[in-house]
Amino acid sequence: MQDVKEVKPHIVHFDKDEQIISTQDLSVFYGGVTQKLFDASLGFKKKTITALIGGSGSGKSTFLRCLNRMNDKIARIDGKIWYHDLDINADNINVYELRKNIGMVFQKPNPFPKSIRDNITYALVANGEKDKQKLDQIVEESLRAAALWDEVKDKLNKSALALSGGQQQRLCIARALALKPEVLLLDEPASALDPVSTSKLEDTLKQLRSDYSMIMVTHNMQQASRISDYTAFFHLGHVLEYNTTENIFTNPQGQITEDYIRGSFG
Ligand SMILES: Nc1ncnc2c1ncn2[C@@H]1O[C@H](COP(=O)(O)OP(=O)(O)OP(=O)(O)O)[C@@H](O)[C@H]1O
Repeated sequence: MQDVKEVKPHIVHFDKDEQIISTQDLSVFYGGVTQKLFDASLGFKKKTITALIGGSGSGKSTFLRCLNRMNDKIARIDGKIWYHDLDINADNINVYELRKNIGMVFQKPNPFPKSIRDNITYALVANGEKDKQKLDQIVEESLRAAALWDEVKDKLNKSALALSGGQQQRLCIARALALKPEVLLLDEPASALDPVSTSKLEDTLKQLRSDYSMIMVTHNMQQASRISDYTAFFHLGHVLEYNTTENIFTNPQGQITEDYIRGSFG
């Protein structure tokens, strides 16, 4: 296979005001020295779903976690990340506030061992919100947006742990939405789910696209092609190709991308 350093990346670019997040020469060094992400410069378009694909260990999660400063304590980050005009790694950034705007949903559903309602209100209450009517409204709005309301509206005080895996994952999305984020980062959100739950989750994400910008790591290429608008292909810590999902899957520009899409490695 071609040496990755010799490959000329094919990267789509957007106008500045079309983007919600962008990275500029983003590199990540674990333990301060071992480089696992190399000069990634990508812009993410507002109100779209972008899929990050690539083989195991190619740097997708490493990249994603930088976007709301989840790598702060474990890696050295070089380069810039802009959220609108904000340099998110600047000294004066309040990481808690940043994560309200850029929420994250993980691979394994991780609801709190509390009621469904409390899962949604927990951060708001911790932040000082006491108005019960307002909290009730946010619970309903968030659960509706995550397409879970009809399934749980009669058992809001029951434990979230009694929900199915797929429902728990949609609850985690609702919990993130309650903080009114602009961006949702999703790290393989369906990998622990059965096909029916996966399909419901995908429908939910498609519905959210009109209001939120989503960046999603996925191993599942069918999933990327079903729901994402843009796709970035990672290989050995390098972003080799970034384009509309249709282009990546039907007309990949690079040989390594094509081999990956065709399933020759991964
Ligand atoms: N906390 C860490 N400390 C040291 N190395 C790490 C850490 N997290 C990830 N890595 C390494 O960085 C590289 C990229 O890992 P990353 O998890 O970003 O890849 P990925 O593309 O998301 O893989 P997968 O699809 O298997 O989750 C791998 O070699 C991995 O072992």
